[in-house]
Amino acid sequence: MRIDVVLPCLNEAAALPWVLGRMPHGFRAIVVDNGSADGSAKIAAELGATVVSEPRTGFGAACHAGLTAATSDVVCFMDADASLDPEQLPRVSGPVMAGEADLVLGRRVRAPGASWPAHARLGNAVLARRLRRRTGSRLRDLGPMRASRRVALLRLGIVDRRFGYPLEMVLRAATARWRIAEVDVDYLPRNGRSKVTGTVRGTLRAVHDMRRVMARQDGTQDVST
Ligand SMILES: Nc1nc2c(ncn2[C@@H]2O[C@H](COP(=O)(O)OP(=O)(O)O[C@H]3O[C@H](CO)[C@@H](O)[C@H](O)[C@@H]3O)[C@@H](O)[C@H]2O)c(=O)[nH]1
Repeated sequence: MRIDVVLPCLNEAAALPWVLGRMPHGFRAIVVDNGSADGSAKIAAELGATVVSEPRTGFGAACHAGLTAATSDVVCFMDADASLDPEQLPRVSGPVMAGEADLVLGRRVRAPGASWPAHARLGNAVLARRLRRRTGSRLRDLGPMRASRRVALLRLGIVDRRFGYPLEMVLRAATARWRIAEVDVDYLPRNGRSKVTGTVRGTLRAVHDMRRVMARQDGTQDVST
């Protein structure tokens, strides 16, 4: 059975050969590009990936376009920047395939030498703590590598199209009483600087996006347990 893997991609030409070359058997890469200037889309297509060109900008818009393009029962998401090893996808998708979890998040464990700026770690830790309080869960990471069922995800009705998309997914899943699990994944040294959290400004923008999602959730539904 095939599993589609959604990879939001913004100027990741340098990372794509490694990432796509390590896609395990049975996993199909769907690279969602919205305006890379470095030929990422062309390289991804040459490497055999399915390429989706999303006209709207934003990380969440790319995730949503990839989810819409996917056709498999179970769908994974991961960054395309070589900070995560696709060989770990079976570990993340396994509990969903086995019916043991509805959403699995890869908890990043920093590999030796991996660059994970302090401000990005701090931003992630603060958001994860708020997520724990909101959901009554033990989540330690926002899970850049994750897996769930496609139709169930579409039914969640995630509206954020910016960086709040992954957070909104978890909040809505918790509200719907999904079984959410975490598994460890290696966090690796990356190619170039992170687009989103590579700078303090980018991290603050991401945190702002996520707080906006939390506030919106507060206004519409109770996600605390
Ligand atoms: N298509 C598209 N892709 C994007 C965009 N912005 C970022 N990406 C892609 O999305 C992935 C993640 O972007 P990064 O720039 O590497 O994100 P990050 O700062 O490392 O943020 C990480 O931490 C978050 C939680 O703390 C995670 O939620 C996120 O997935 C990511 O791993 C990369 O593959 C990048 O190319 C965009 O606007 N459009």
